[in-house]
Amino acid sequence: MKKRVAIVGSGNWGCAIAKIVGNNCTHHPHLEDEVRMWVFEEMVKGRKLTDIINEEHENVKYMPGVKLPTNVIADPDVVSATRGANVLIFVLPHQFLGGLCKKIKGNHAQDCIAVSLIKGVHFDSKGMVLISDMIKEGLNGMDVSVLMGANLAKEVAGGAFCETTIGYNVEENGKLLHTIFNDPLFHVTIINDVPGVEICGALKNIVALGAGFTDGMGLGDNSKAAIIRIGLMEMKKFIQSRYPSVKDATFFESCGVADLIVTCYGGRNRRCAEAFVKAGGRKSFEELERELLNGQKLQGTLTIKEVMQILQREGIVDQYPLFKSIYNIAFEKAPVESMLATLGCFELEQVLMAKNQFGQVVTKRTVVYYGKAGDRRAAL
Ligand SMILES: NC(=O)C1=CN([C@@H]2O[C@H](COP(=O)(O)OP(=O)(O)OC[C@H]3O[C@@H](n4cnc5c(N)ncnc54)[C@H](O)[C@@H]3O)[C@@H](O)[C@H]2O)C=CC1
Ligand SMILES: O=C(CO)COP(=O)(O)O
Repeated sequence: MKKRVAIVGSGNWGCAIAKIVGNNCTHHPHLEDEVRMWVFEEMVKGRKLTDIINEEHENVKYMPGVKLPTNVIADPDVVSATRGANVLIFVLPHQFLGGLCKKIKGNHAQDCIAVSLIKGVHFDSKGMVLISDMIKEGLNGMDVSVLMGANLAKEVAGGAFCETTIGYNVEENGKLLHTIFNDPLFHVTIINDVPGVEICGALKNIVALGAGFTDGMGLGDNSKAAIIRIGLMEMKKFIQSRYPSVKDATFFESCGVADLIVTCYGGRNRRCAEAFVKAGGRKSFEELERELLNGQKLQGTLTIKEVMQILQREGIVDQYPLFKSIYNIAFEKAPVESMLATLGCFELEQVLMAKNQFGQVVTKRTVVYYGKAGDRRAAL
């Protein structure tokens, strides 16, 4: 029996991946040719987006200029798009996953598996929840793998070589997914580590905001590299303190350090964070997302809010100084220069408690300054 593949989502990354998956489905005999792609319907210049995609084989709004294979069929109804599917590919901004699983449940084939390409995290009253676990729970315990990597959608769609990582629970499913995604220009590695791969994909978007802040301040590549290094350490601490089974090796896969680097140099989160600084506090991230991304969605701003909720609830915010300062700059009006404290070369106000010769407790304040060298504001 041939496997039927369905794609849930059709944005910037959704379309890039539809191009690869659509081609592979016509080449592999164990895969059905037709790939249905669920499209959140909207009108573009007076026409339905699904009609445009099916007639012109191009998503003119989210991936203009890239032709999709003709066996990829846009469908505005998620129930018919996923009917009889053996493999479900979830690729949409995580805020829209919401009630989708309820609609899909029971509609797919019995042996159906899923893979999530969604970079984000969720939390509930008990703490952090993986998006892959939300999908699993929403679909009767279905096995859910993840695919994350250094994969700027436009470059993938343009056919530039890159690598990616699939994290699996069940090796056989990892191998099936390898045949669906791998191609000569899109090298897939499969590893048995769903949480490691998935959370790397989510957290690097936070660090990319920090990278954008350094760009906004005009600080140059050395400073950005420092933010990337500190960000990687905080990512690692966050992940391994929750999932001790995650090995250091995961961070050296495409989903780890490679995705972190590419997003900090070429991603949307970086771009909007740079614009945020250049707007000097006059524009929120929501406004910038609307202005700069034409309907595409930022994930880093949502993810840092979610991660901060988790850290606050656990009372460990101070163990993550970079994440904390990125959050404060993005949402609490902290000066962007305050992020430099995480580099260790600029001091924040520090009040030391000490006893004098009479045994009395006194406070001693250290030098306090923010900003670039030569811009010392207050020295006590
Ligand atoms: N774009 C990229 O370069 C990459 C993105 N990713 C990840 O893939 C996931 C999907 O990202 P993209 O495809 O880039 O999405 P996108 O940023 O292009 O988002 C737009 C998509 O959201 C849909 N949408 C808008 N309102 C909606 C609603 N109310 N309900 C449902 N859908 C709605 C639009 O129809 C469109 O398909 C994200 O988690 C992202 O982090 C991963 C690798 C690369
Ligand atoms: O995940 C990405 C590249 O792998 C894309 O990152 P942005 O969402 O910041 O564009």
